[in-house]
Amino acid sequence: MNQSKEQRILNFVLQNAVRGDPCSVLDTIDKYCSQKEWAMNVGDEKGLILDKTLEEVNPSVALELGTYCGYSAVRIARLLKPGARLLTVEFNPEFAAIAKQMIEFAGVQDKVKLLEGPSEEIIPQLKKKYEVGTLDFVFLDHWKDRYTPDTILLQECNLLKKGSVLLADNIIVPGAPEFINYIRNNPRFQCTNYPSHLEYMKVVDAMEKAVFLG
Ligand SMILES: Oc1cc(-c2ccc(F)cc2)cc2cccnc12
Ligand SMILES: [Mg+2]
Repeated sequence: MNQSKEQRILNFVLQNAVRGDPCSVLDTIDKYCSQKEWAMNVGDEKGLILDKTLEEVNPSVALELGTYCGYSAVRIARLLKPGARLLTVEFNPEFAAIAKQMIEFAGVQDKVKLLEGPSEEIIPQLKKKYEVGTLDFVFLDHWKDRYTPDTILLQECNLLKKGSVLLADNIIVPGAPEFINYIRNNPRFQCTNYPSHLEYMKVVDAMEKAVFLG
């Protein structure tokens, strides 16, 4: 059976990156996906916006919705302070299996907990099953029609506190117009737009930061 694109990306990392070196893993994925096969990693340009937001927030507990191959999980985990942790949710079992290996190769597995399943099922389990109090940072990078319902669910589950920061990818491409309408018209969030480009392309994209005001 021929390999998936995601398996090819992982193999390229296993053969070309430095084990235990997150930056090397990120650079190697970016090299493969810009030169050989496009893939929906957040990439290096929007990745810098993610980095800067993480450095501002310096989260103790972070949540990622949409792990894919683990690129942004590695990107986030490499910046976490000692004792801080990332919970990352992936619905697709093939992607989750790739991401697990990517995270372990990068050496950040002690900071990352990969949760396989639909976000709408996992979010209500975070407090009791995964011992989460509140979330300092949430990266939304899964299916765009889940951004709004999952943001509402995070609030309903009392997982956000005053100052919690949401960062959403793909505001323009593929686009999340319903989420933008929801979050920018919601007085409980303070929003900032960050224009950028679609990973590995000259196509315009953007990220949206939304700070929960409590
Ligand atoms: O960053 C992303 C990009 C795309 C995408 C797919 C096909 C295109 F032609 C353009 C963009 C999809 C995503 C789905 C989930 C999380 N991130 C995505
Ligand atoms: Mg994305």
